[in-house]
Amino acid sequence: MRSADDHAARLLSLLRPPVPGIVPLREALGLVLAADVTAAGAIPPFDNSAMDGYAVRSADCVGASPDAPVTLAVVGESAAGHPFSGAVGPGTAVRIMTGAPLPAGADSVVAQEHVTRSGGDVVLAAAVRDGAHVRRAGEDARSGDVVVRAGVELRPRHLAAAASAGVARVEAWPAPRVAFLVTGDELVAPGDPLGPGQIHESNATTLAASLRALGAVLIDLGIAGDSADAVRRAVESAVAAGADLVVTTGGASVGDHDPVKEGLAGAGVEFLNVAMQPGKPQGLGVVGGVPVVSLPGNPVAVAVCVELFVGPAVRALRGVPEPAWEPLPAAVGWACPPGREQLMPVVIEDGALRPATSGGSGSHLVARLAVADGIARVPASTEAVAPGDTLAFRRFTA
Ligand SMILES: Nc1nc2c(c(=O)[nH]1)N[C@H]1C(S)=C(S)[C@@H](COP(=O)(O)OP(=O)(O)OC[C@H]3O[C@@H](n4cnc5c(N)ncnc54)[C@H](O)[C@@H]3O)O[C@H]1N2
Ligand code: MOO
Repeated sequence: MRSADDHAARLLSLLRPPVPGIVPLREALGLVLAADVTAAGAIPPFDNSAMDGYAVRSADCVGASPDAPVTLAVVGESAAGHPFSGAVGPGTAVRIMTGAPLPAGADSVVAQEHVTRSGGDVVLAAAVRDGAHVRRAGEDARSGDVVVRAGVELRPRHLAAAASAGVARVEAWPAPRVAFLVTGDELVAPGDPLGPGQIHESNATTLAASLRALGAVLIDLGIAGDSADAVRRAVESAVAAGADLVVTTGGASVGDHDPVKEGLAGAGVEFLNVAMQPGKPQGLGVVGGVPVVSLPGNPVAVAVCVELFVGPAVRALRGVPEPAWEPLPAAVGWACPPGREQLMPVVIEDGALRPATSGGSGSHLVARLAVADGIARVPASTEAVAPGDTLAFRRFTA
């Protein structure tokens, strides 16, 4: 049997290397930056006022006090977007608003609540520090400075920094387009009544939500039923739609109705056992140039395979590094399947790991996934976990 790590590496090797594109800022949220964003100009672009008040020459105000106030003639106004075209000469001031350019000749701003107006004059009863309330050109960034580094996953604050740097478009890795298909005649949409032998479909919900959380663009191929033809047609439609990756669930093992295996085995997908529990029967290959990963139908297996295979593939396509697994002790002991790596949904309690399900890592115990914090990996060679054993743990990434 192939190890899970080997299987993951093979999937990564099948991905077509993504090509970065130029993206308008408003469409770049969540994408990973492929090239540094550099400031097209200084931020702020000019010296400007941090207060509503008066632009003055601090030298005019030396020694101003309540007993010896200084009176300056107000010679004009500078408002945001409407600079004063003249200069502040000795004995004068300019009315100024927050964000307005500091007029030539002035070096400081005094806030309006610290002065009194008297006709066309302004009266100061205190000295003004040279440079008071002035926001300097380039104090945030100078022209050419890197304001957002390549590799950053763009959040609103990064986009704000790029916009203020005068940058309208960024170079980013595109969001991968991932198609997903679930299979099985027994599946009924969540909320619909169940007939004999039917169950509520959950894998499409897992995949749609996981792919969205991972930053992919979704191509929903729906439910194929147990028809090999329908599976093949659905995958071909994903190829035609420009998918970067196709994920299927169910119908991948050795039963009499395994439509994914029947439909895709002759089309470029290899079906094999991976030494993991859950998630043993799997398919992996390329159809029409597009990598296809076929997961088993059991819902916990799908959630685990999202963490081990689908997540790493989407992250690789997006330019996102793979989060590390951390060593943590087991709080209790539990049994393990012989010869297969165990991927156990676990909760963290006081820094130690405890199975989220009381029935082991049964691949159908999907409801208990809701209480799990992440997955613990137990090596294939481990026969049973003992309390205190160190395991690799990672919180869910999707
Ligand atoms: N004789 C053997 N039988 C099985 C083996 C084996 O080695 N020999 N392996 C078992 C293992 S392990 C797994 S895992 C399953 C995988 O089988 P399939 O990939 O063919 O999956 P299905 O049979 O289609 O479904 C399995 C299970 O999951 C339910 N399911 C499927 N799709 C959904 C969905 N979208 N939402 C919710 N639940 C779903 C389905 O009803 C089945 O209960 O094979 C074992 N058998
Ligand atoms: O490998 Mo299967 O997912 O254990 O049930």
